[in-house]
Amino acid sequence: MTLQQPIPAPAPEPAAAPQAETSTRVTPMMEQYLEIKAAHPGLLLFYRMGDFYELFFEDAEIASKALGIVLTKRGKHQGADIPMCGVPVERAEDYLHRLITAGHRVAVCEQTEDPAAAKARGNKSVVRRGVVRLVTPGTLTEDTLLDARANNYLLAIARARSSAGGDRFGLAWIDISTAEFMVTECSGGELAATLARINPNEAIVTDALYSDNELGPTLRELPAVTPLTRDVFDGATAEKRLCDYFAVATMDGLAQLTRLEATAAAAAVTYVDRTQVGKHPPLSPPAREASGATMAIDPATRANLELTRTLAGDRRGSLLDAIDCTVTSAGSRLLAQRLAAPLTDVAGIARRLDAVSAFAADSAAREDMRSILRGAPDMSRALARLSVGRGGPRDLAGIRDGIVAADQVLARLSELAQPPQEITAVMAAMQRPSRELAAEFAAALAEQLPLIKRDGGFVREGYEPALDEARNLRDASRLVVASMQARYADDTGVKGLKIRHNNVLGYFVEVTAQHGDKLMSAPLNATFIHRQTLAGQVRFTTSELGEIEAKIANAGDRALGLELEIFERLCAKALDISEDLRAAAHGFALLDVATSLAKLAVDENYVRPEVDSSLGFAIEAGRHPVVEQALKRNGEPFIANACDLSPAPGQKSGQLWLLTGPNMAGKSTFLRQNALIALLAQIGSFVPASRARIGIIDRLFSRVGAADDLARGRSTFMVEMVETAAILNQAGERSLVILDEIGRGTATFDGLSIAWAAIEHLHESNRCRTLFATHYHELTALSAKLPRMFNATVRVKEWQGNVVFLHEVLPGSADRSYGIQVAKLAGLPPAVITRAKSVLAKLEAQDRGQTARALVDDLPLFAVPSRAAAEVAPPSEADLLMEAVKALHPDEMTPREALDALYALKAKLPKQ
Ligand SMILES: Nc1ncnc2c1ncn2[C@@H]1O[C@H](COP(=O)(O)OP(=O)(O)OP(=O)(O)O)[C@@H](O)[C@H]1O
Repeated sequence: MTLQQPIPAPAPEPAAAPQAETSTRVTPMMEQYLEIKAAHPGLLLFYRMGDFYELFFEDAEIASKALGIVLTKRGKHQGADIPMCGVPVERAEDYLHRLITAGHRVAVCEQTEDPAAAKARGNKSVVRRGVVRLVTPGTLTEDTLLDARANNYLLAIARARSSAGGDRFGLAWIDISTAEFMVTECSGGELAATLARINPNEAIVTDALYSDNELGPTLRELPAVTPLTRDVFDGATAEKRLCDYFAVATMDGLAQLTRLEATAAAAAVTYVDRTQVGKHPPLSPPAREASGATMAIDPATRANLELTRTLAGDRRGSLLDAIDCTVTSAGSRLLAQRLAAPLTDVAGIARRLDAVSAFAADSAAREDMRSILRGAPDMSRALARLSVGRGGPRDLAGIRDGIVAADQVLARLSELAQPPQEITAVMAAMQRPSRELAAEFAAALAEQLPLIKRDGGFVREGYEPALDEARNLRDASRLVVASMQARYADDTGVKGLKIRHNNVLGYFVEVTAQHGDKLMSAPLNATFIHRQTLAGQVRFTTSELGEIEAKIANAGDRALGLELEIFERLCAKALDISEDLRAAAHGFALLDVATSLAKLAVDENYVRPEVDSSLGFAIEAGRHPVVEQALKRNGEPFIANACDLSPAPGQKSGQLWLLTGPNMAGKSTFLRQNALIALLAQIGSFVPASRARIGIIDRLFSRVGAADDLARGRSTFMVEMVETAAILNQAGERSLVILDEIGRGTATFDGLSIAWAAIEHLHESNRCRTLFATHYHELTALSAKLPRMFNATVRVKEWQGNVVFLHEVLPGSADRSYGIQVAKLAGLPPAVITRAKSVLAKLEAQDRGQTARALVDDLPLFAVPSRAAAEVAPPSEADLLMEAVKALHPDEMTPREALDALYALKAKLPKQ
């Protein structure tokens, strides 16, 4: 990382560090340090001292522990030792990365004047310093600090309290490394799912929200949450702050935002401004994401279905890993974004599928496109680095190569006979960036480019005559030095005489110790001035060497200055057309996703799903995308299975399938594969099936697998019940629900009863498409009474006392679980198996199934209360008033809001 350096290479300050201090007096430097530190609470301060960033006091203790570096002492403050540690500037990037990953935020403080200038102000003056940047997890731009395959979002969360109950939230999220800027609004109930979808690396909230009891647990799920003062979230100044950021008089032309969205958006840009200290990274205008435009998937479901990470936390083994064949980082990021937010809009899904179809059908176009994309650089991140002054010559080359790739893409796409809409849009985007710019960059940049601009050497010879002249002068002078060495060797008769260079002495003449005296005595001492005697060598300078050195330095400085000017010029040109470049970059990502999904479809034999607005759900020969690939690697086949949850003829709502079957038969796999197929269809991907017809699913719920949430003080069973409660309370007719063995975490009869009641509720009240796997075979009896419930089972064969898994899902119900056979396979001692068999025989004699059948007949089934009926007696006026007063938060209200609330309360009083 090239941290912003107002002075190219600050020299170490002469009056070093907070010096030994015997009294309680504070040194000027410590005074400066403490002042800067106090202005940045909650951040570790990287305080620049020459070639190091130094940390003091508690910062030093935290950093030394987090980085595993030595903690030392430097001087005293108020009589006590000052703990100190330091990291070399050269390696700061690495250390920053580790601190950010460990959840810290860092303020980078640089010397903002030359130490010589400080000295000129007086011997005791301290070099001026200032914080040039705050490094926080959500505001990174450096390649090395970022994961190339994932977006890095900063999210601002604004809350509006409502006395009518039900808070609303405004969300704004920004990836400054790609300039994306999105906003949306959601209810309290939708917040967790929305946060899980956005998956921010850092969230900012008000202090009040940060310490809110209700929201605390949800916020703590996020990797980093930064509390900020209320003014950052001030709704009254939001519009003005946004206008200032985008340099417009009104936001109307850029985006139509609700007040709450604008509040969050303004908080986000204010924070970006603060962290970049004066730099103004360009952002796209905030794009509004309509609520309901994407499938809602709560965090538990995302985790359980292992969409982007497995339950163990690895990318490998997740759905994303199984379907990601992209060849660029931007493509990989877009695919992850799509997977996080499947669409609910039939036309939008069809447009994406059309693009995938085009490349699935044309393998030559697909492969050509992928090979062009492979060479295309990550333009949006290069652009972002250039915009905040952290770009290097290779970022300019990235822009140049991007435009060249855009031409190649265009040429190849125009060969397509009938490009679908998404591809014609990409072609239009590819035409936007200026070709002259690419030509100019090509002429300006050298073949081999250094990583950073600081030392020059990146401008091509012949591009700027003045630069060539300065470089020639510098190089010619270097030749003169070489010829001088030969001449001095002759003049002195010392054959081994060398002219060398180092940073302390500059150019010097060096001879071995045995010749030292000769050069120090007359007549040679008139020319050679002694500078240094080392163990084996003696070093001299000459006035001639001093002159030539000054010439070299001058020419070198001039060449470097010219190069840096050229860099700034080219950088400004790129930023002038940043919108066009970003559009083309997005085009690359779109193409990468479309071609990679096409490749996946062809390689893995996926089909195009039929997605419509019905409540249908019919999958023929469906497979699990991840398990199938895993089995394939071992040369084993995956057994495909059908699933049909579509409303039966004469029915309006979808079906509930109750799946029974032995352990290890494949029930969980079947449940998950159907959810994943629906999800893939709605991101616009082909699916692992021979045919799939899916009516849009607006919410996906799952309760599969069991895990303790000890951090939140919840047992396995409690987690299971919390997740089940969320489903029963929220699932609607358009939802897809998959439930795996609910009730198994408690005593048999409690579990069976809960599962029983949950099925009735899902069938009668939620009326959603549901897959329900269970070992309670008694539940199959319910199908006699529930018209939209269907029993299915996974087939096994018993052979010589052992069980053989066939993994085939068929209509019907399992008669037993074969648990003991599976336990035998797992290696339980034979004595235990024999004993278990005899206990089972006894228990079976009591026949729980009989009881269940009786229950179905005896219990009035439709005791399932409808939602309306379940509500208790209407609350009294006094209750309503009390509730309304409870919901008020005077500290978070403007005077105007407080007055409105007072009127609203008065209006609730009974009329006399
Ligand atoms: N359709 C299939 N084709 C081939 N192998 C399968 C199939 N379904 C499942 N399997 C294999 O069987 C294993 C067990 O599957 P799964 O975990 O779905 O069983 P289960 O019925 O849910 O078991 P339990 O009731 O013990 O939780 C899987 O890991 C997978 O390797």
